[in-house]
Amino acid sequence: MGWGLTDPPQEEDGLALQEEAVPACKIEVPERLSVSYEALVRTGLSDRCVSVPPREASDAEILLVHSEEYLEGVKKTPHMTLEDLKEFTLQYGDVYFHPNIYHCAKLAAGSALQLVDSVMTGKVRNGMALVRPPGHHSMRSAASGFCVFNNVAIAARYAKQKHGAERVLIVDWDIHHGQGVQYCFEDDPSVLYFSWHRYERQKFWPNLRESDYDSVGKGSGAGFNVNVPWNEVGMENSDYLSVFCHVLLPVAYEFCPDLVLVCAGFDSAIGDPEGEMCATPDIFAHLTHLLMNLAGGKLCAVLEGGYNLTSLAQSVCQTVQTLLGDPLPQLANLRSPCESALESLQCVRSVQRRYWSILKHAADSATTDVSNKRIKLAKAEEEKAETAEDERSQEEKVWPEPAERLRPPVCSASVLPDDAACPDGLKRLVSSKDLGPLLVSRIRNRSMEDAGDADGVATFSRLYTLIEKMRTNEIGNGVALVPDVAAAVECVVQDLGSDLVSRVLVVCVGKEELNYATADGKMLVVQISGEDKEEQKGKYYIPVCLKKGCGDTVGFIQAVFGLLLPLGYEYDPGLVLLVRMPGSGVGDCMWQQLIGLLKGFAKGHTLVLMQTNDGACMGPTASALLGHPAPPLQELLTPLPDDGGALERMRERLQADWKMLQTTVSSGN
Ligand SMILES: NCCCNCCCCCC(O)(O)C(F)(F)F
Ligand SMILES: [Zn+2]
Repeated sequence: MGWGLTDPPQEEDGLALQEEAVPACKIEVPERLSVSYEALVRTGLSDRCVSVPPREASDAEILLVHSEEYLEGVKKTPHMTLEDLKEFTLQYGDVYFHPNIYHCAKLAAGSALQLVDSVMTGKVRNGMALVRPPGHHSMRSAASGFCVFNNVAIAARYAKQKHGAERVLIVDWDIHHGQGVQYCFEDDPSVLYFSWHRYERQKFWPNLRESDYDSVGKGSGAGFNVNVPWNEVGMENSDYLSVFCHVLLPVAYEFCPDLVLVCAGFDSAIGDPEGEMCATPDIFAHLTHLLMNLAGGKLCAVLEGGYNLTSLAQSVCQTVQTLLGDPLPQLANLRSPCESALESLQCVRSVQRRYWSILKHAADSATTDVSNKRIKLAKAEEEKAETAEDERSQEEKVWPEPAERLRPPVCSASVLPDDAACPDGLKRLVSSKDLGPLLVSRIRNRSMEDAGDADGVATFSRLYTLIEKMRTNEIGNGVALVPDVAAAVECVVQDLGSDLVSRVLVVCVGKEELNYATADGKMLVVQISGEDKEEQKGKYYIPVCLKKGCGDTVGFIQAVFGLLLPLGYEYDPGLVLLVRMPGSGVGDCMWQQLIGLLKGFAKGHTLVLMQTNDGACMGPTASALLGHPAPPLQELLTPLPDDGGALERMRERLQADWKMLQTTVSSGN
């Protein structure tokens, strides 16, 4: 983690600023950095990071985004009288100039560049820059919303110019629209800007018409600007995850960036006076995780907003802890995205589908009637909202402290036949728990002869031990090479898994008759294969058919983000069983991406089952289990005509049972 701390203004700067003389900002205060950094120290996270020294951005670097006249103007502020300072400030909106802010603004931008250097040269895998002042509102020739220089926009141009990055993804999860970033790159197809923001139909600051979902970029940049407006406050974890799964991630994977920059503003967290949202700090662990398999893991998070010092510090820690590869917190009781979020989701997908083949089959909603209906509803609720408004502003938000995320003593374990080599980094499991006679007899009774014989029982008892050690968090994840995968799956879910974990998510890649699917919900089976299953067996067995087979990366990614991840978040399993059927045809990169993404569930407790003769992909499997970022999926750059239509139809059919699959407002109301 690279952090650039800017030194606070000193009295001897020649001006003892009297409060009454010059208005000071009440929310963008120095404590934002000190509480964040102190939390990283207190939790021991800062010791696990490489600290990157801050530096001032040079004029040339600032001029990558800003005009000469603007820079010359800001350069004069340290020597201005109070009067001139106030004059200078008045020409912009919501900015506060202190004699020392020019120095601080250069440090903020320079720190972001230091982090980009460290990540692009491979000195560190990823990192976070804790900087002030923020940047995403500042424009080519104007300061705005506490921002002086656009730290992230400068970092994007710098990464392209100095490090040859061809495509840069900017994800802005701050609760305000980074209009400065949008203006900077709106006609540039090499920088994809994604932002969600509190909008309330243009009633929320910065009150811009161009912050709405239909601003998709201009000219050759059309499609490379994605705005998700939140037209109501109170958005929760489910709303944020739905937008990531159904909009950002599919588009980001198709874009295939060389670098991911995050405008990491935490005013989108619960308790923030600006955002008034209800997403909990642990959501940032998942948002960060979901971006970490892009660009080969090269991710730079740069602090923007965040004004509740408690949720800010917790959110910063959640983000950094994920960057360090620690297990993810379980997101409890996700619920359906709210109607307003679904309307935004539907509108964004309906305009972006023209530019992204991965969204080609999204509903082309007649956005007018959708929004008209919602506006009527919104007007009806307006009065009620007035009273709620002042009640709400009184009530103090409370939320639970994020749960500890303990690294297990053993990251990855393996259960292998004696003659198979154990990949580096994996701990071979040899000791096996003596299974009770009942279990042994059940295993012996397995129809497959090899499951019944001595080493079959030995294998299964090691599997049992592995699952048990995951449950107690002694082991993070594991891989087992077994003579017969189908028998092993049946054994794990019927005998071993059932009394160890309450819900098992079985992700099966490739064709195989998994002829069991408990209707009681103890197991959810999602099978991705090339086989066309005539019917779906109930809510807990979901066969996903890819007509061109599992080698079709576009189809696979659509299935992962459109179906598997939303289902997984809603099901919230205690264990993930990832089964690679022989002859599945899934590519190694896709397989590693899948393992990386599935770590978001069950605190990373994934058990991979593969057939002994499929050991060729043990290397990529081990690498992904150990937390190494998956290589980029280059195939997405030239997508084949896909059959996403079938997936969309399946999703629409399933959304009655699974709320996280929704992407449109329910036609009912
Ligand atoms: N007169 C109406 C209120 C103006 N409110 C200004 C809010 C600025 C938000 C800044 C931020 O949080 O987006 C940043 F990340 F840049 F810091
Ligand atoms: Zn903000």
